[in-house]
Amino acid sequence: MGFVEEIRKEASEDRQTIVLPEGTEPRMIKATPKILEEEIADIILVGDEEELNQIAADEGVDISGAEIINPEASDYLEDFAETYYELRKHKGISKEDALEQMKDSLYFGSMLVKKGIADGKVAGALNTTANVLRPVIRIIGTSDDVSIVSGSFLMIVPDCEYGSEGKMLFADSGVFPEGNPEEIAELAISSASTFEALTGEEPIVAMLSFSTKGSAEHPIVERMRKAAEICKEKAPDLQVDGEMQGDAALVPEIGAKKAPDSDVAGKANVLIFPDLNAGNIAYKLVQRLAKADAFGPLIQGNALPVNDLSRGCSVEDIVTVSAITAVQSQFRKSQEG
Ligand SMILES: CC(C)(COP(=O)(O)OP(=O)(O)OC[C@H]1O[C@@H](n2cnc3c(N)ncnc32)[C@H](O)[C@@H]1OP(=O)(O)O)[C@@H](O)C(=O)NCCC(=O)NCCS
Ligand SMILES: CC(=O)OP(=O)(O)O
Repeated sequence: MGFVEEIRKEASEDRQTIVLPEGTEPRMIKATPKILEEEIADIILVGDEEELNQIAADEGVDISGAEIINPEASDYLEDFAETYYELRKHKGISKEDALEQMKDSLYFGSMLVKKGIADGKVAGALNTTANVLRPVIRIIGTSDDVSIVSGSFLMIVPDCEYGSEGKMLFADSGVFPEGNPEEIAELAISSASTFEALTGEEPIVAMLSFSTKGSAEHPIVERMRKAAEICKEKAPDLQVDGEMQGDAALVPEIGAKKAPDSDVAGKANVLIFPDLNAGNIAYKLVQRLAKADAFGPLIQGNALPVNDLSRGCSVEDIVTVSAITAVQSQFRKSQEG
């Protein structure tokens, strides 16, 4: 069984509720019956019921198994606005601002998760990552031990012997534009735990650069070297090393030549890029040139499961990212006991 089949099956073993706030997006409407038929999750669509049913009829799909909530007509609206006001009043917002903001489906969807009415949220087929992320940062926030929200892509590269038989995680490829060594170390630790939660495999983390173990010197090389050191201090049990180039990270013979003392070189399955330019460009090139599946941006560091999508995503991507979100929710609940 491949990763996609496995994660969908795992999701169906303990059914979670996923909210899709972009209810008017036809790809979300088409994904809904697939998610329900495969019993991956229960679905809440956000939007006006009549409008969504019309879109479903136009697309020839049946969404009657999903719950539809229209923020403007919802009994939750006032309570959500009150909670949002309490969360954001230090920023000077008024109660009226809070009420208006909660009518926005992305904010309403995040609040459904915060309140435990949904177990996770998937959005981004219609909205940019920045717009998906702001309500996550403002409403859901970070987990206790984490200060930054970051974004990774789970890459499934066909016919590939690198990483974990073609499975690898790229970060940050979606969210955090540029970090200092401490922040890069933190997002690397979050990435390792995302990889482990989704694949069940031991993460092996490489801090990528254009230099391998001092073969070049530059402040941006030094930043990744420092990030690796901090990561080793903060997570002594984690296999992490750097700085190293992409070939040294992935290819055993090249890793052995360029970084003979490294336990990570040639075996890495979690690749940490120096900044968001590098990470975003890399995932899109691998996705298109190697015909890889790219699932994400998977949002990490957040207190509750929410995931983003590329606006170029397919219906099948939405189904799989919903399954990933459901499995993350199961994992989080199992950690809490
Ligand atoms: C995530 C993102 C939207 C946040 O930007 P922003 O809303 O403009 O945030 P600001 O820098 O103005 O900071 C606003 C607040 O959010 C916090 N914040 C910003 N980014 C954060 C992050 N990644 N994690 C945690 N908190 C964050 C700031 O600390 C600040 O907190 P405060 O309100 O308590 O002072 C922004 O980093 C972004 O656009 N990232 C790139 C997304 C993107 O385009 N990706 C490419 C396609 S996938
Ligand atoms: C993750 C990403 O790059 O998203 P988009 O393609 O929507 O910009």
